[in-house]
Amino acid sequence: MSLKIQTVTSHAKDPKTSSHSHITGLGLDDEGNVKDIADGMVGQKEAREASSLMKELILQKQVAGRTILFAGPPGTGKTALALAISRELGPKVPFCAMTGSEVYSAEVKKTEILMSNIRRSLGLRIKENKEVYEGEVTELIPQEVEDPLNGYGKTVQSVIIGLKTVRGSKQLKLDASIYESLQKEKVIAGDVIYIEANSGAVRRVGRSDAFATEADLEADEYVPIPKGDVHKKKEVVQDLTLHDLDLANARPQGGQDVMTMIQSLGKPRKTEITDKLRLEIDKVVEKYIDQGIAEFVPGVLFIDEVHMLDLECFTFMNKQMEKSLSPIIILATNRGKTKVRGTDIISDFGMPRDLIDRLTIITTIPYNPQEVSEILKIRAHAEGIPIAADALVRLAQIGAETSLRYALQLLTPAWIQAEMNAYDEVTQEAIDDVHDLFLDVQRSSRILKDNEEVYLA
Ligand SMILES: Nc1ncnc2c1ncn2[C@@H]1O[C@H](COP(=O)(O)OP(=O)(O)OP(=O)(O)O)[C@@H](O)[C@H]1O
Repeated sequence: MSLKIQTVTSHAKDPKTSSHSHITGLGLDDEGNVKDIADGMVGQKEAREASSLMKELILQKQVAGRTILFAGPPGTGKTALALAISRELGPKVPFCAMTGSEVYSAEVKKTEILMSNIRRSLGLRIKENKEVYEGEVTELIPQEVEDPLNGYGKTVQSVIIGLKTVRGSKQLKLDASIYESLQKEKVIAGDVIYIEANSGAVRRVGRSDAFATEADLEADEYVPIPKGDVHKKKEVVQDLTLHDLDLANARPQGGQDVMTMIQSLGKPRKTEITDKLRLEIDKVVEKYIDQGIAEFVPGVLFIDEVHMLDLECFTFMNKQMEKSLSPIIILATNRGKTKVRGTDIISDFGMPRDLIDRLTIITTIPYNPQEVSEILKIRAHAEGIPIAADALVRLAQIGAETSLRYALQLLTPAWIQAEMNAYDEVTQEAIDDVHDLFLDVQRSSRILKDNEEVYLA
């Protein structure tokens, strides 16, 4: 089997970052020590130190197949730490985030959802020496002919393209399909492009810097005119995940005719990826790795609320961890002793004992009022909410009495309240107002308990 990799586009999942957008790393100094406050991270120093060590091991590829568990009370930064590790690893290391409850779907098997997320976390860097035509486009002329099937219309039969490098220039006559690719990439004269000779794939590199003096307000990337010949061998590096490869090779391979397009409209967007296909892809990938064409980049699969998984999922995960192509798995839970879902067994973190035995556990602890205040300040800044000093003190106090998450959630309503009262920053009164309007967990449970008789059981 030969893999289809030219046309692969990345399907990396966007981690849900909005409430963590202030976190840009673990907050380490140059020697790798944890700073008090840095990269949006506050306190929780031991867990950050442990995470920093894990990050190093991941970068040195010494923990493939290892599983880490962040355990701690709600709102103590477990998700934040996992995202900070991902930021430290950089965009080239795949990071896939999911929550335990995501596996329950009426359409797709639980293990299938886990499997596709595992494969989203397995990266592959493919280096290929490709034969390319590269240069600044000097001319682009489609050659049209009368279309025999359409009395009035014309179709593009081929395209003449002129490419120029520092060393020379060449005129090429290319197939009509390449004209489509050129149009898709919005290539015009003056752009620097390369065309892969085998696949005909076109990549626009940027605008030639010979045009950089144009009074052009558009943000465009200016690149130098390529050196060397127009026709040459070039090393092309592509970062993909195994899931990208699965998708690209599972898609129906039909043509562009109307029937295939209509059929594909009726099909579910999730094309079926069979175990057989994955096995075949793994075989080819392992061959590529042995031959040095590809480099395996184990990424991170983060499963939040892992106690939501059931015994079937845990058994599946246990099996996956032993495979040679396996990601680093980071789990997070805020549960203590509880039932393992799907059984009557009570166990730590709601996870089976044999899985707990394999884990490296990092615990997170609740924040002190000072730390709560710092986190609130950073969040207010990230959300662009101006807040008065005394209002911050009051909100931090509420956060310490209730929970950090509750205090964070009061920020936006308090800002709306302040704005409605024509203030240009969040005031202490606005904080008190919204604190009265919205209940925290303790107050809500108390009300439920006191009014038990009026609620339905
Ligand atoms: N040490 C920290 N520094 C900066 N921000 C933090 C820190 N810890 C938590 N936060 C922020 O506080 C909020 C709650 O934290 P987070 O969601 O990470 O908690 P959690 O432990 O995953 O909670 P849960 O168990 O309820 O899922 C997030 O917006 C997070 O970015």
